[in-house]
Amino acid sequence: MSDPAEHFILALSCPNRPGIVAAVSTFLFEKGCNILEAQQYDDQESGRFFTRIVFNVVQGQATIEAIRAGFAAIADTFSFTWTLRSKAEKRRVLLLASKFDHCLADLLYRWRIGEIPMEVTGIISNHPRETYAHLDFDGVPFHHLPVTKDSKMAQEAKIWEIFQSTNTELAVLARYMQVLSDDLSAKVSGKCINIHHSFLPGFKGAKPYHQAHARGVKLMGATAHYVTSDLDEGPIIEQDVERISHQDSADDMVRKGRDIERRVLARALSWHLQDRVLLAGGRTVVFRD
Ligand SMILES: Nc1nc2c(c(=O)[nH]1)N[C@@H](CN(C=O)c1ccc(C(=O)N[C@@H](CCC(=O)O)C(=O)O)cc1)CN2
Repeated sequence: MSDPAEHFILALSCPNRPGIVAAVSTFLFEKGCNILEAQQYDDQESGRFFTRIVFNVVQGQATIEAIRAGFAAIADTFSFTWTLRSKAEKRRVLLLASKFDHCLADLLYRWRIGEIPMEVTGIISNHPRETYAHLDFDGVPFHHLPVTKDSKMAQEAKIWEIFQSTNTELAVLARYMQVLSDDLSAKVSGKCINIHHSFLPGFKGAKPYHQAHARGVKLMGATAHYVTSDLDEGPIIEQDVERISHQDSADDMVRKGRDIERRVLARALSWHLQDRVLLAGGRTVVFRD
C-alpha cells in the first residue's frame, strides 16, 4: 500500500471535451486517492485541455504501479499526453556551461542546499576544469569537451553519449554558448532548457546585452526556454525583467543580467522538475507554485 505521506503528480494534456475532470477524479477516488492540489486550463485557441493534479493514496491497497496501469485505459480514451510520478522522485539532470559560470554556480548551490531536488548526472563544458576553480563539483563528474567547427559532430556525439549513459532526463544549458545541431536538438527535444540572456523576442544570439545597450532599452531581461533547432525560438518557460537607464553601461547590464538569468533559470528548472510546465505546441502552459 502506498504511504499517504507520499504525494504523486499527474500532469496531462488532451483534446478538450466534457467529462475529462470527472473521469480523472472518479478514477482517483475509486483507487482510494485524495486530491491535494489541482490546476487546469482550457486553451480555447488550440482546443486542448491541460491539468496538473497532486494526490496521495489514503484508502485501500493501491500501489502507484496499479494506479498507473489503471489510468492507461482512461488515457487512451481521452488521448492524454501524460506523466505520473512520485513527488519524491529526483529527476536526473545534466548541466552544461561555457566561460560564464554564474548560472552553473547558482544551480549547484540551490541543489546542494536542497532547494532544487534533483540528481546531477554531470557537468559538461567546452572549457577546462580550471575555468571553475572556485566552484565545488564534489560528487559530480566533470567532462571537458572542447569544440571547434571541425570537431562539433564528434563533440556532440560525446554529449549525447553522456546524456544516455547517465540516464539523464533533462539537460540544462546554463550559459552553454554553443549552438546545438539540428540532430542533437531533435534528440533532446522537450528535455533541454536554455537560459537566454535577453528578454525574447528581442536580441538573439551570443551578445544580446551589447545589442540592447546600443538600442538604448529601458528594460532588460532573461528568458528560459526549451531548446529547439531554431536558435532562441524554443517554447518559453519563464522570463523576467529589470528597469535600467541611460546610466547603465553594457557592463552594468551584464552585471544586472546575471541576477536575472540566475533567478529565471532556477524558476524554470524547478517548475519543469515539478511537472508544472506542459508543452502547448510552440508555447507552454505553466502551473506556477
Ligand atoms: N539548438 C540550439 N542550441 C542552443 C540554443 C538554442 O536556442 N537552440 N541556445 C544557445 C544559447 N544562446 C543564447 O541563449 C546562444 C549561444 C551561442 C550562440 C552562438 O552564436 N555561438 C557561436 C559560438 C560562440 C562562442 O564560441 O562563444 C556558435 O555556436 O557558433 C548563440 C546563442 C545554446 N545552444
